Amino acid sequence: MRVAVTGATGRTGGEVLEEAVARGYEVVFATARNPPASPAHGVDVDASEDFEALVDEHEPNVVVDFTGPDSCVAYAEACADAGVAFVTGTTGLGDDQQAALEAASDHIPVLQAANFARGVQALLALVGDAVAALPGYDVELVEAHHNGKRDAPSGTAEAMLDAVDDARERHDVDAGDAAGERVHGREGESLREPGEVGVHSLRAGDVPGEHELVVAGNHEELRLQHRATDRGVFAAGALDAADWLSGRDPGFYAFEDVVAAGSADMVGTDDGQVPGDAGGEQ
Ligand SMILES: NC(=O)C1=CN([C@@H]2O[C@H](COP(=O)(O)OP(=O)(O)OC[C@H]3O[C@@H](n4cnc5c(N)ncnc54)[C@H](O)[C@@H]3O)[C@@H](O)[C@H]2O)C=CC1
Ligand SMILES: O=C(O)C1=N[C@H](C(=O)O)C[C@H](O)C1
Repeated sequence: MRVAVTGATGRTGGEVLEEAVARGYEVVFATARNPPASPAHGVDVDASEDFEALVDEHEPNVVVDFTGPDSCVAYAEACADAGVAFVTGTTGLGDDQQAALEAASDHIPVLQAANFARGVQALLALVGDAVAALPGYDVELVEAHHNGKRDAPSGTAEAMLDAVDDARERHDVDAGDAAGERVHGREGESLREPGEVGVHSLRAGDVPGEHELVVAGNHEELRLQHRATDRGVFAAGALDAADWLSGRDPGFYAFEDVVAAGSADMVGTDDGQVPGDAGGEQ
């Protein structure tokens, strides 16, 4: 697989680059806003403004993007022009940016995921089940990330909140008058309204990503928690997605599609095994 990596000097893009090299993928180029003078993981990193020219010159099968909302959309549009598949984990897109990303999928396969950890896919299903099974219980969400994260709440938290709303709607749950309302933090006089979902974002240190849904009532609490313990999990999932997406028809795809297609090798096991690919062509 001929892969290109954007945001290659970043916390996540750096892991993607390292993992792509470890898997033996052909990394045809990598970009960053402030490229380093020396190669990263043996790959030269180019300036991000050269993106279109690099795509034309190196003809990747797929671009893997972990940058920011503006660049994500610009890269998706350039990929649409060039006929190159696009995988993105970038979060914090506004409505117009999201629409532009989805429009690119008229021309190329685009796969977007707020979280490339497989455990989060399981978590999203469990969130829906819990909310449907426990009508009338209070629902709160807590997420924690490193101190360099720009968007809040996280993209994963947004997906969990959507799963709460979907489950309530699908199962006709009478959650209360404030159902659908999201309350971001609390301060002062702020009595909880039935149905609202409190959302709390912690930003500290180097936390790779933690999400917990608390469902409480009737003298009991159910807590559904996912913790990423290493950013390698995001890189592995994104590259599994790239492998799966490469060569597909234009369309808008989700990581759920990749997970449904097959299981992955485990990351970071005792024998030093690297993450496996999803079985596609390299
Ligand atoms: N979907 C998932 O599984 C995950 C998603 N993310 C998301 O990925 C994105 C990046 O996160 P981090 O790696 O922590 O960021 P970071 O700040 O560590 O790295 C960002 C990288 O993108 C480049 N970049 C930033 N703005 C740019 C721009 N305007 N144009 C071109 N290049 C630009 C930087 O040079 C750097 O290489 C965020 O939106 C974050 O939420 C992060 C981890 C997992
Ligand atoms: O910025 C991060 O680091 C992460 N962002 C994603 C999100 O916004 O949900 C996924 C993961 O939690 C790490």
